[in-house]
Amino acid sequence: MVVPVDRAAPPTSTSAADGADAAGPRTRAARGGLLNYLRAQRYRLAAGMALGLLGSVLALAQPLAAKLVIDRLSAEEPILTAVTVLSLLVLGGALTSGLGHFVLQAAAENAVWTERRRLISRLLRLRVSVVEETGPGDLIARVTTDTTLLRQTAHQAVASCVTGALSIVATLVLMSTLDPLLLAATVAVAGVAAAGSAVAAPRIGKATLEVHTALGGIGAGLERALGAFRTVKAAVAEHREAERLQESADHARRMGLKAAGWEATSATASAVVVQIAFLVVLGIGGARVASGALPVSALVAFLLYVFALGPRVAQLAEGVNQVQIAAAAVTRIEQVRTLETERTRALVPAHGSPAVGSPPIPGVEFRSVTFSYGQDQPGVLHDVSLRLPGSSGLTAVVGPSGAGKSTLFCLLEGFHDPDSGDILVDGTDIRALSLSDLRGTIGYVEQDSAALHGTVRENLTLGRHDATAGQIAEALSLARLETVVARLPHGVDTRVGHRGAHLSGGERQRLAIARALLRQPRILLLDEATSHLDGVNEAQLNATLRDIAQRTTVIAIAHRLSTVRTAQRIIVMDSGRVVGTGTHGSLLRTCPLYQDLSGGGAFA
Ligand SMILES: Nc1ncnc2c1ncn2[C@@H]1O[C@H](COP(=O)(O)OP(=O)(O)OP(=O)(O)O)[C@@H](O)[C@H]1O
Repeated sequence: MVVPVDRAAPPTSTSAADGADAAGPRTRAARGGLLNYLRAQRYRLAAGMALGLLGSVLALAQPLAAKLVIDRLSAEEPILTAVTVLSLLVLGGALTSGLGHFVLQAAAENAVWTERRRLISRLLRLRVSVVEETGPGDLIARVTTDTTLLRQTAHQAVASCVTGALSIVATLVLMSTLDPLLLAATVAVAGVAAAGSAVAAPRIGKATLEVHTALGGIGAGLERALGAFRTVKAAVAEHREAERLQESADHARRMGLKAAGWEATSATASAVVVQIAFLVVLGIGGARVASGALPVSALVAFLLYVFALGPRVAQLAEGVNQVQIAAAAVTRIEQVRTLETERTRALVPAHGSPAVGSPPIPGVEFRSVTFSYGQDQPGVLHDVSLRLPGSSGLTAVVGPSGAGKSTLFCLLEGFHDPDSGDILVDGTDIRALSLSDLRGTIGYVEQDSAALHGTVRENLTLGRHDATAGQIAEALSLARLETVVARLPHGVDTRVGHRGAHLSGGERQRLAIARALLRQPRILLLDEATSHLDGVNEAQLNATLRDIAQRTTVIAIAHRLSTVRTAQRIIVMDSGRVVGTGTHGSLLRTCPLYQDLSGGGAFA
């Protein structure tokens, strides 16, 4: 399921009747966000707009130069100078407008570049639970599609609004010098266009936001289907998945058509208004010329201004529409800012932590830890206390499915915070450590750990970019992977496919173990890390892990009796509680659940 990022105010379906709501606080906030987004590029934007305005001024002077040419022709005077001025105005206007356009594009490109970098870095700092709940596909769409929309619209929106409005004012001023009566008639007609635009603009913004919310849904749906591609195919569920996605595509289309409809209405209204203004001016102006109140050249110049006004009115209307579209993109981008990121610093001072006071012991300790995955979720760990000394052999954690074993590791990694209780690593409360320091001491091999798209080497050095060839070879050897890699066509530089699809399940597990070992962690967490291995490889790897456990805290969640029975220490968990601790032999005598697990065939 794709959870909308903005859960406080999820986008809802729209209707023409509720379009006016779009101008509410949310849109106003988005417009504020749009201005913030553009603020860093204000100098480039100002330069681009100044050039655009200069281009408009030069274009506006053209009818006056045309009037001069006509007046000179009527008076049978030489027209060379007037024609030269007119030509220079045409050329200069085109060049400055073109340059202004480029500078605005550059401003937009820079603004979106900064925004994308910021978003990328924020997304990778999000809390694990947030990404798991939101769905990566929708988040990806915000960095790609929404920033592209912003790039395409923002600069144009601001430039069109500012240059459109200023050139309309300048045109009206110039018109007023020719004939105030004709100007009054033109302004009255133009007022109708402004009213039409005010009705259309918020509806365009709302429909655009819906389009992009639907596109985000498509991204999330595709990520879901392609991320489990084999499962989808094996279940013959391509059609169902496609239908789910097509529903989002249908919604995007409906909303896109709605936005296009309002845009077309707004543009058509502007064009019709200009035509009407032209006819009104022609009628009134013609009468005034006939009565001798207005020279013909002034009427021609005025009509040229009416024509010049048309594109400027259209530019302003387009600018207002683009502001709505850009604001929709900003809304979706801004929602990412509301998502919770991981802490970057320690939560408590090293000496202020409630857990400090006891002598530091190497290893891991849980003190009365209670945890649930959310306020409305059932408790997963209940008052769990454990002490796992380091360098004293392997610790195995066993228990039925759902007992909370993997959750212990998630808390140790700092993916989630306990509701109460303390977790200590080498005697230090983990809240007194930054997450990068905490995770720097831990090697974590997830259950079903996936390989990343890329080469074997890239996978191995994910957390250890400076690893030497010797260290890589050693990690491969410890993980019993060297012969596998030797057989690959390009050795460690062989690509492993999406999520390591070119490797077997056991090879992927060994790759994950080698990656963890390469970092030489103080603590090694293995979540059913050898479950896919054959007996021979597993026995060899277990021997290696037992050896590593003499100098490192190794905690393994295991379902295999072969792993469990040789562990120095076994923790038995049931329904979020520790129900037994000891060795295989002692637990067989004292722990009924362990007896069941080992006797009932729960251990493979
Ligand atoms: N991200 C999550 N959000 C909500 N509940 C979760 C989440 N992860 C796990 N749970 C729930 O927490 C409980 C403990 O899960 P956990 O993965 O820790 O069990 P486990 O003992 O490792 O099980 P298994 O042996 O099947 O891997 C389960 O009931 C599970 O449904």
